[in-house]
Amino acid sequence: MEDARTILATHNLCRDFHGFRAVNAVDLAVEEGTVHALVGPNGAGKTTLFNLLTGFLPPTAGGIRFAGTDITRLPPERIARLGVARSFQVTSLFAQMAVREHVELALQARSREKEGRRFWRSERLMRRFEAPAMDVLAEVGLAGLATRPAGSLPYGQKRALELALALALEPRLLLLDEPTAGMGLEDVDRTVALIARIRSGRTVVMVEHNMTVVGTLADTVTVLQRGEVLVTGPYRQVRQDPRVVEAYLGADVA
Ligand SMILES: Nc1ncnc2c1ncn2[C@@H]1O[C@H](COP(=O)(O)OP(=O)(O)OP(=O)(O)O)[C@@H](O)[C@H]1O
Repeated sequence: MEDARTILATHNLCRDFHGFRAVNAVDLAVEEGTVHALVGPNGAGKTTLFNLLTGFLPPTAGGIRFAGTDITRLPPERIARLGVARSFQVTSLFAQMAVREHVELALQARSREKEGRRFWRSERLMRRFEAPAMDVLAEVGLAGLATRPAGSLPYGQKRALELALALALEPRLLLLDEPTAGMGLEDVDRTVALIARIRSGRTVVMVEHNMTVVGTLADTVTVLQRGEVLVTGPYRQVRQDPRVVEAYLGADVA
């Protein structure tokens, strides 16, 4: 399954919670440059898998490789430094802080990692990140809102800012946790267009419940059920797979 284009791979990945196996023997191979969706009913283990991939949880068994490096038991910050960025489902913004300042701080953190801990936060320093921050904001369509307090943004734009913070880390692999959760149709469409744009030159793994979104964006879909991989393949193939229809898409298809 794994070949030279595989950027992220898990082998027999398992995670138990007090004897309950939430992720069970998962073999995942994510090809560089693709959008790979993780889907499955509630409790299938998607969030736990994300937490394992980003080092927020240690696995009970099995291994994870990213870009040729064994990241199985690395702490989250080491994994992030290798180029794995995660955009959170839970909002992580400071209400009073300006939109641009959020991105400047993310850029500063990134450059501190690259150049060593020589910096502290100062007016002069932050000006250095002003133009690059505006570039990132332009990428997610928020350039016009740069000076607004983050707390004043509508929900869809808050999510776009969270995405901008992940992009500021210059990730090779972007993990998106339910990018359209809680959005109305208009925001969903905007977010799909945004992800379609920012995926260029990047690899994306996303947990997503909205199958229209998955069908539009994903090259590959992995369906999880009770912690195990039920099936992996192109969306068209997966959605017609009788096991998937029965386990997950049944209600939608009917
Ligand atoms: N910290 C924990 N302690 C105990 N059980 C947990 C913990 N985290 C997850 N679980 C259990 O593991 C299983 C998988 O949960 P997980 O959140 O990964 O599923 P999910 O596919 O992300 O679901 P959803 O779509 O509802 O977010 C569930 O049965 C859940 O109750």
